[in-house]
Amino acid sequence: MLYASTTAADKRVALRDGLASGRLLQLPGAFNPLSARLIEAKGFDGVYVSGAVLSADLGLPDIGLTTATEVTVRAGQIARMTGLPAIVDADTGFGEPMNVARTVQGLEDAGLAGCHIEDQVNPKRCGHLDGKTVVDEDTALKRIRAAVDGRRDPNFLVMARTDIRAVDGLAATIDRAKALVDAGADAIFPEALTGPEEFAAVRAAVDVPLLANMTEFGKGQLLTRQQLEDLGINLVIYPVTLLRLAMGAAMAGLDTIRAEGTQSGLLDRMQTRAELYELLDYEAYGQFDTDVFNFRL
Ligand SMILES: C[C@](O)(C(=O)O)[C@H](CC(=O)O)C(=O)O
Ligand SMILES: [Mg+2]
Repeated sequence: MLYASTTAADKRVALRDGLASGRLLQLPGAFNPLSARLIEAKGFDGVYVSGAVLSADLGLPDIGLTTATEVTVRAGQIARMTGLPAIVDADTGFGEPMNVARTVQGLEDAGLAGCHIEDQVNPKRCGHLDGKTVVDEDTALKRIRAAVDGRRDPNFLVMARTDIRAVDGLAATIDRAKALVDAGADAIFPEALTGPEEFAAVRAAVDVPLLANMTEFGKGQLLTRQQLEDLGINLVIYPVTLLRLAMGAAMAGLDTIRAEGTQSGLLDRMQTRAELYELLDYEAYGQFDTDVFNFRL
């Protein structure tokens, strides 16, 4: 009720334990705090907070327009409504290395279990679009060192994302991944790999947990849980999937209302009032204060 009862410290431990288990952890992207509760109810391992979704939610493209404050506040709203660990997309860390450290501290305070910081040049682009550029190795490593030095909870997961694949190829990805691990990254997110062979090559090169980004309509193949497990991947994100599904349903629903003049034909595709209230844990509020639980379905 109100917020998840699990503390941020416990969520971070749960994430660390999950990663140590060798199991593949599946993290769908929540588009709001309520959808994070749905992700938990459906039995997933964690929640991802996507920069692309956060921008799109504000009606903005994913080109580095959102600020550290906006991302921290929204990620905190999402993280505190679920007992699952939440990992947030911190883009380039929002500035110079000292800003990166401050971003990490803000995310710790907001209850996140971890974040990823990427090596794109500011202003960043979606990792699956052409025309992005990356910073030199020294700058990329400084960002990660700053993140690691800045965190106060050693269990807060600092993941390094590299976008270098689309710029300089697979060999450069492997070199950069190794250097990022040496700089203290707890996990690596190699962005926009093309398929299983490339994941296998990165897997062979580094010992830390690896993340696979199963975003739709991008540069990579959509691999199954089994395929990713067989490749030794530790984390998979479906960053924009729920937003795309919800917007797809909203587009179709609006067309139906326009065409038919009523939404009555859509009811079986909706979350019901009862299902919503269950997800909100409405009843628990009644146990807390009988005065607020006085409705009948
Ligand atoms: C993972 C990602 O960084 C995100 O913000 O969710 C995006 C996803 C997308 O735009 O499809 C990305 O750059 O891959
Ligand atoms: Mg992003």
